[in-house]
Amino acid sequence: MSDRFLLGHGTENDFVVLPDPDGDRWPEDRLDAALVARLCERRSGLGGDGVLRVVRSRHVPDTPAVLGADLERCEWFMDHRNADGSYAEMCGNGVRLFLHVLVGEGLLDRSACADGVLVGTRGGPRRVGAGPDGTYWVDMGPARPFGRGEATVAGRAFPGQAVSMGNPHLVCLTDADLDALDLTVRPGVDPGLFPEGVNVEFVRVLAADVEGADAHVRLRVHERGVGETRSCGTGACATAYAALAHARPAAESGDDAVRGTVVVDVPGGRLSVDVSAETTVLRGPAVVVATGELTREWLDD
Ligand SMILES: N[C@@H](CCC[C@H](N)C(=O)O)C(=O)O
Repeated sequence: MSDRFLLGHGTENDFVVLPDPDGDRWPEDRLDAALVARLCERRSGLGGDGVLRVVRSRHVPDTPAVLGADLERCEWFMDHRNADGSYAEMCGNGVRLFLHVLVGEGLLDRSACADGVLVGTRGGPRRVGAGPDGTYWVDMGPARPFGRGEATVAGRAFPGQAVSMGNPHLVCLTDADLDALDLTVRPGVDPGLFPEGVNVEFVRVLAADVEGADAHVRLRVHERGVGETRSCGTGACATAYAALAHARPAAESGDDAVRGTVVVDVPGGRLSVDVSAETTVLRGPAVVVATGELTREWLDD
């Protein structure tokens, strides 16, 4: 049995991708947290911010609970793990790469992608499609604010907006020099607000100087279960919502005024996010870098 893998990224948020259409190559008792962490090791493994298993939804034991009635509509399931082996509900960069791999591996016809296909995730179904310019888009559903919190970095407090994109984020808008922040250490947060942990974004609002955008921001992110990464798609969506909400305080009264297009620069490139009251659409690239096969020597070690 071949233990084939692909390596790829979306704005340099990089993943080990394991094709497992019928769920028999990487069942959960084989792809356990320890093996995920080994695969993601940058020196002794393949290296990555996480693992994406490409599997049909019906072969994953927990999809009936996660997808409910949508199980029938989602042929494919993005089984995402963070680099430490933990599960996450959603991954905005990963799900674009997931679609790119489905097409590249001949598991899905490219013609199906124009209107988007529903992909199952632990956060529920998401519609993902290919744009005419080679980028991919994903309809992430509405951003859901759930309070205000604070992140601490080297003793300095950064107030922020808690936002759920299926997974939890704390978005800290700041005038601080982002390059000076030490994100090698996990920022301190209130565990009461984030019992499952949180992804923390530090965001500088730039001049709205990109054509067609309502706002232009730059972000660095410390991801739950990973550490600092070069990009986070769900983080970009949470950030876009928080930046627009901050610019339009009237939206906090509960009307639908949080809407607009935000260009989000991350260390690994550029993402674009359309926010409306109904949903959030993320756009960005996806790249397959290499394919290969795991050796018996490494697997048996
Ligand atoms: N990088 C991802 C998010 C991956 C999951 C996250 N670390 C979590 O635990 O919630 C993205 O592009 O959205």
